[in-house]
Amino acid sequence: MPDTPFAPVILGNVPGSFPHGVLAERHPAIIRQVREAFPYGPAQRRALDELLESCTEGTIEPLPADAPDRERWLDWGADTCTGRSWYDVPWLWSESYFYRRLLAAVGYFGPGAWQGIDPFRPAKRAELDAPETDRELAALDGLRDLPEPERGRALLHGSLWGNRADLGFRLSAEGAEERAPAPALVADDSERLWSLLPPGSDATLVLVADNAGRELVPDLLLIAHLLAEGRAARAVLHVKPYPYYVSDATTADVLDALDRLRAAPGAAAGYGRQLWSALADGRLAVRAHPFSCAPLPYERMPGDLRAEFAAATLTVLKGDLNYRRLVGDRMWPPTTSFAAATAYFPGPVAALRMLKSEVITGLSAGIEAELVAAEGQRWRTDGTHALIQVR
Ligand SMILES: O=P(O)(O)OC[C@@]1(O)O[C@H](CO)[C@@H](O)[C@@H]1O
Repeated sequence: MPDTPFAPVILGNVPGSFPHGVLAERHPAIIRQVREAFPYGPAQRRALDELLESCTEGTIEPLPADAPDRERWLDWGADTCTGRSWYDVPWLWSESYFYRRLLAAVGYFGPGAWQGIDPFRPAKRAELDAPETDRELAALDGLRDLPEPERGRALLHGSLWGNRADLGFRLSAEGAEERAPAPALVADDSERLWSLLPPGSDATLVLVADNAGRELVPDLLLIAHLLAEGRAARAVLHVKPYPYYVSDATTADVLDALDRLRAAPGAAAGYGRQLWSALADGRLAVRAHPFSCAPLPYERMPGDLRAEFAAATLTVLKGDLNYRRLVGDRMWPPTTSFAAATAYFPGPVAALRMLKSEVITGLSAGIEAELVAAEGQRWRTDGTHALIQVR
């Protein structure tokens, strides 16, 4: 068998499938949530109603002629998708375009008074301010006296399992977190990850973030740890240029997370101070590249991003959506080689992800059999399993 067998691109047009459910149920629920988030005026509400009708029963319409990113979306395939049902084009494309249109409906791209107002901010803030976040930050005090490798491992796992903090997913997967996973970690290349970032190295770490709040906070803690322990000399944090997939992190969310850390008692505040000075002296940089919201796999990344990933000692991609984009949003046989599926990536790459969609590569036949025996195919999407894969 070749390393990368043929695998079909995932569409949302199979009733009863996970992607179909996202388009038919999750997207309408997100529109309802956004309607409640702010006292939007009649024009915005009308635009939201029109989007609801379009994305459930209509076809994909082009961006207006004066949209500043119209050319970019044409490059990303808008002309081939226009006029087709949202269900019949690649699922990744439909989902991405949905968020672009949702933001336009509420006036996010302006001009006007609502320009730049994140419709998901109330939900993100509520999560960041929740007592669970206090408990997670307080747990940092218990790590203080551990030897560095153990502290590092704990923070890596905090960042990995922090990927639970996906507010869009929670709209359609209530109770997923409570189910007992077997085995919880379906692939674990963490030793290879640590070997790429030895103490005293001159490494450049790129971390491509996923969700804000209770995922971004542990991502920042991991970065602070790697910088403080000399496992990385510099780090670049990639966030989204605009709100996306409900809870994806933007620069504003980084600042909120930083404030939360700095205002916390105990060890958390120390991490906050370290991150603040790393940002101030340039050891930590934040980037919001347009391609971070592209409806395409990373294989199609533009040259400047490719050069940045090529220059990094390690690029860590967080979360389910980044995983889909990394290996390609296809129905791979689960034992497809992760190394082969990511061979195009220009440097060492790690995926830290909870399983929340059907895309998966790099499983051993034994683990796949164990998962299927215990759960049928539910393990792929129910958000109870995680993986650390490195190439
Ligand atoms: O990237 P994340 O936050 O881990 O997950 C994103 C997600 O919730 O959204 C998609 C469905 O809308 C799925 O890929 C996945 O379940």
